[in-house]
Amino acid sequence: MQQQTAQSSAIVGIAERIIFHNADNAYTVLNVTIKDSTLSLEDEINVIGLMPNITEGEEYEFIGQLIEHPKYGEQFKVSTYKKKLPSDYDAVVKYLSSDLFHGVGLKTAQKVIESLGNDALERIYNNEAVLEEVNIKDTLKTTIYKGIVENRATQDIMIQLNEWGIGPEASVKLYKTYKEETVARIQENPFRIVKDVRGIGFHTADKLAQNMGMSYDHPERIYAGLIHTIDQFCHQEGHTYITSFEWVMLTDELLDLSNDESLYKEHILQLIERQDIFQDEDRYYIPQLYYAERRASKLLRQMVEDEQHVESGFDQSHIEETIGELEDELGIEYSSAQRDVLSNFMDHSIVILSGGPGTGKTTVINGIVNLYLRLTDAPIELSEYDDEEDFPIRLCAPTGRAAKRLNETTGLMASTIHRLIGYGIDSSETDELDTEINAELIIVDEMSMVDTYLFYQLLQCIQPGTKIIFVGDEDQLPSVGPGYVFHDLIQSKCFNHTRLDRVYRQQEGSSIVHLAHQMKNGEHIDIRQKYKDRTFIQCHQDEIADKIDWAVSSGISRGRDKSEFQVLAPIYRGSAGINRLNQVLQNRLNPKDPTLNEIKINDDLLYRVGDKVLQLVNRPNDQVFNGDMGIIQTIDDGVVTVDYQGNSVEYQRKDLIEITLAYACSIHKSQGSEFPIVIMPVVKGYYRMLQKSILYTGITRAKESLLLIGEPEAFNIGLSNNNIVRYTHLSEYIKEQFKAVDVNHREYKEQIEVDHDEDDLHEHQDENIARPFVQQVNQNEFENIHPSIGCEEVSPYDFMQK
Ligand SMILES: Nc1ncnc2c1ncn2[C@@H]1O[C@H](COP(=O)(O)OP(=O)(O)OP(=O)(O)O)[C@@H](O)[C@H]1O
Repeated sequence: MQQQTAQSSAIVGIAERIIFHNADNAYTVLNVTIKDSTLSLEDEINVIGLMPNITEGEEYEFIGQLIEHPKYGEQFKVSTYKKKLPSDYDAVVKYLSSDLFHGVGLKTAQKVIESLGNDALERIYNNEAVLEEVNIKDTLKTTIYKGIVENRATQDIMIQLNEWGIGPEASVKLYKTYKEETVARIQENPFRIVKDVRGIGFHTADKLAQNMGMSYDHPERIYAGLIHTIDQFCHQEGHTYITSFEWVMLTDELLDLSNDESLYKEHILQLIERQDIFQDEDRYYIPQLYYAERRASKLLRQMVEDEQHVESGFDQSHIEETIGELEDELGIEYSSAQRDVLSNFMDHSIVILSGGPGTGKTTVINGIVNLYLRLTDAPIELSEYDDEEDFPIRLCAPTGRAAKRLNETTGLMASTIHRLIGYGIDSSETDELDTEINAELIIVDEMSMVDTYLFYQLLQCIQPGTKIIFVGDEDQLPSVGPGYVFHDLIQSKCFNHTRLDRVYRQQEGSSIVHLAHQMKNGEHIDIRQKYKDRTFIQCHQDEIADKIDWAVSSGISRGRDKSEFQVLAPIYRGSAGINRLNQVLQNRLNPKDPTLNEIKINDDLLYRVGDKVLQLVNRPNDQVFNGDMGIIQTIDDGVVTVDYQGNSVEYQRKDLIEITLAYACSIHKSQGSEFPIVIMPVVKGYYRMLQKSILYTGITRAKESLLLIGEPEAFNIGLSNNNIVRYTHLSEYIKEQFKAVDVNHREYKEQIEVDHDEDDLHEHQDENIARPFVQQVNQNEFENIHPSIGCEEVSPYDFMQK
């Protein structure tokens, strides 16, 4: 029997019955009759663990530990295992007549053992020719020999990977990818697994390489380190390229080599030669990002060149007259900047509209749609079109929630960009798409969330002559994926851009919108000031979870619905992190109930029917996208069904990594969404995530009420941290392209329309003096507030009474 480590034990036994086997991750529960063991055990035991290739009836040696499961009692948890070739009559017959040997039945198996003896399998494995002694068909002889050899090979591969320090989960992935060539392929270059096998990263490959005895400065290790560094830099930090200085420095930190710059530079040159990396001056790109930036800028130029062909042909006075009719009908008077967008968009193929919350972006989108339909004499009502596709305008946004919100605020059909561009289940963000968007005008909202990949894919699908309007808030967080697209489009100054500065929602009494604009403008803010729609409760980081629990429960006891709350935080870990807050909120908002089915994921996470969950990746075929929120409808036999506003989506157990609890979610994931009540903890423990754009994005998600909890100093630290550093070159590439365009676009450099019309400003300021938009609450009313649990008299929810 194999030698064991101090903690491990061994069992030799027959795999009697596979009780459970998950084909995706190889998790198996196996009933074993024990033949020999280093432990004193009964005759049989259940063996559990990752076992990809168990055959009932075969004999195995299992190495692992005895554990006590709270429900199932004594079990043996496997760390490695090895098949023993059976060597007694019954076992050999059972083995040969198993599914492993197609076409071999009981009779053939018996013939084999009767001719070759109990050690038949070992003899066949060592010498195929011994099968000549058996009177069976040649095809069966081949099946038997191949079966024995392949089975042994699989087992040898798993043993080898285990010896190289690869855990069972990664071993299964590797085996599934390379099959019988696993060992040979890894020996050639252990770092290839990073590229070939999804879910295996540089660090696993590096460990493998070290255990195989590969030298620290082996070229393959350096290539892999360089690729890993640039990949992380772009896909984790959001840049589209890296400079040589940073690339060398970060790779050296990773590989822990001699800091020998020339060594890295040599390898970088090779990577460029192999076209694994593209270089443009001191910018180093992964090819897909290079193409995306360069080609996107070319496509933009083509659209502008096409502009001559799409000249509106409408008389300006007719446009102005129609805007006037619209104003009368809608009972609105557009500001001069809003009016400028409406008057001019017909003359441009690309228009940018930016502005903070409540500045009238949606109002202008509505105006554009109405005006376009009127000017082109197209029916206004969707019902008047034979097919929805015939509607000449498409509204879209980067997430499902943002699209839904756009649909709600405009009353018009809106979809995700993914859907519009025909991004399917097999698509990847770097695919070239050939969808043709059949539209005359496309309006993209929440542009700040669009990354370089998606932007390029969208542009690929736009047909000549189509106008596009990009709408967004440039002060929000940049996209999660690489790039700073909206910012770069504006920076390039090559497009007609209007920035709306006048805040209309202030007049509706929102101190949240006021706070957002104070932040935008860099004004002094005393965040502890209390207003009827927002307040700040001071507490220490370790009290955050309890305070939020208390705040939500007192809100509910005052008549607010649990669906109205959204907790937003910037990080997952720690006492004030999203994971901890979700546990507390799940207990509060959807507590354990024997009538509700549950599914346990790990010691810290379970899902229950009724839980609010968040989708973490795009799942286009089910029309569910990263950032969508839904409610668990059913949990049956490991299958979880989530309702996304009427769209039911099923998740098998293995797919549950795609969702997470959503009572608390990250500020990044909340982009494009709004919630009636936002509770946002702000503590110094959030460290580098205390950034102005993160705080700004968080607070602007609150529609009615905002409760900030934590340390006021942390908020101030965030305000002063206003450095969004994204290495991107899109704006420069656009400028290069536009230098060649012989149209008068460069005048946009001077033509940024900012609604700083002097009259407007004074009028607006006067309004504020006469009727302060924020109703300041008498501070004395709050002096008694002590934000502790169980405080019955006063509650932070005084500030959110309807
Ligand atoms: N010219 C205007 N005159 C009067 N009210 C206006 C005008 N423009 C916008 N508003 C009003 O201001 C409020 C905010 O406008 P809107 O929703 O269009 O802004 P927004 O920029 O889309 O806001 P957010 O980004 O927060 O969704 C709305 O109630 C809208 O009716």
